Amino acid sequence: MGFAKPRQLRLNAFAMHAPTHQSPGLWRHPRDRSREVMRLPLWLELARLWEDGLFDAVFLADVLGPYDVYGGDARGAIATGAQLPAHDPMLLVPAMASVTSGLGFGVTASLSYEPPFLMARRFSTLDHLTDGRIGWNIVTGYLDSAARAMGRDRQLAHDDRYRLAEDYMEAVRALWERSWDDDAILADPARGWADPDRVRVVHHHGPELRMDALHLCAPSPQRTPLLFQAGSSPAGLGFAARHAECVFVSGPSIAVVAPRVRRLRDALRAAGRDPYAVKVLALATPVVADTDAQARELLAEYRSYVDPRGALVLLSGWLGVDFAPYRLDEPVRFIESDAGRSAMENFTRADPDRNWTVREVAEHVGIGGAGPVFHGSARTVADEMARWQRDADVDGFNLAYAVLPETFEQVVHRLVPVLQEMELFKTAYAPGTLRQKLATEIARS
Ligand SMILES: Cc1cc2nc3c(=O)[nH]c(=O)nc-3n(C[C@H](O)[C@H](O)[C@H](O)COP(=O)(O)O)c2cc1C
Repeated sequence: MGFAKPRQLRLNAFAMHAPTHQSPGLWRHPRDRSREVMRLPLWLELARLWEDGLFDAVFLADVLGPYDVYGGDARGAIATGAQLPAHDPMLLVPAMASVTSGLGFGVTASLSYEPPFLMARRFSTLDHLTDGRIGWNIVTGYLDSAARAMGRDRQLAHDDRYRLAEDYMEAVRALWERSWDDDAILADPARGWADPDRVRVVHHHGPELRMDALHLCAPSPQRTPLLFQAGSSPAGLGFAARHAECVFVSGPSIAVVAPRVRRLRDALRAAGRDPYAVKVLALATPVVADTDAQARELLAEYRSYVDPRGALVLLSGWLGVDFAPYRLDEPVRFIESDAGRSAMENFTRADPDRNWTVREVAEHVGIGGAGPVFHGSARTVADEMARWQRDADVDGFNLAYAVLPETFEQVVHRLVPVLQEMELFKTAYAPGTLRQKLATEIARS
């Protein structure tokens, strides 16, 4: 059976309710406005900017603990601001929704520490308040510091987290899809508010979770939020094949990312799903200027603000390995840990032709994290995106920033018009919910 691959790229803005997301130290750049993330005006401005650029969604990352793997405590994260402070991303959504109508919102929420009942209620509420533009990035976390904050000794083992996630999805889907019938609400003075025969308690008695609940929210435009997921390990892949509608992949090169995408599309086919109905978005950081030479200079300027200690703090948290005792010229070798498996593979065995030292990895992740930096004129960057689309078989990009909001201004004002000329990007939002928008290609008028 053949499935058609869409031509238009999908673009998400990748951000966090924190002064440092993926580019540690860049808050010190004179044009960076990350100090303003604690207040709403910057987020409203960003939401309008992303919508002007027809971004499909802003994807908000989240962690529930400090990065305290580096050096064995949180001092490095505190001193460098590496994803600390980290404020609740969900609370930004209604404000951004109120100044936009097409932009989607992918919000990260960990299922490890919260009953499915409460999670389902918050996402249903957000689906109503955004008119069906909410997505959930399903994560289980990778930091033991979060587990300790929740009263546990440590996080669940890697594959046990996915087992919990599987059970959890059954419970939240039961609430979203089965507790209320479409026509349950009458809002009729003669007949009453809702029909008791069309609303019910749903029962979930799974291996990990037990719930007997009537969903507290009325059916929302999407019911189930659009489901995002980001794991690439065997357990993560299986989970994605069963549940995800959008998958984030992250790796430094096509050589690393392409096999992961291939494995995911194969797993989707094996699960009986259209492999191209799931949007695969690769992490990337664009640096766009008038000419390739100017973009190179701009990138060098950005790099001069990278805080290497902040980069190693993030890396240690992602990989679950303390890089403090390493010499900078030491090679990075694969170590099994209970943090992200694919993050570790990125810089070790995923590309046998490339050996990374600790210094090289810190420099690489310092601008935008583990993904590539696409730098050049708008045309050069657009061509590079098209190459990734073709050779890594991705549907689009999750765009991290170096300088906020400068990176996104470069994308909206320079790159998007070129992508549109190349017929690689839509010229208007499709109607409907976030799920319907992502399923639609916009024909060029
Ligand atoms: C682009 C990207 C963004 C992610 N964002 C978050 C996040 O905000 N919070 C989180 O706890 N995990 C996040 N993760 C981690 C994943 O949820 C997952 O734990 C990780 O990719 C490891 O999964 P794996 O071991 O199955 O590969 C992200 C991963 C990727 C690739």
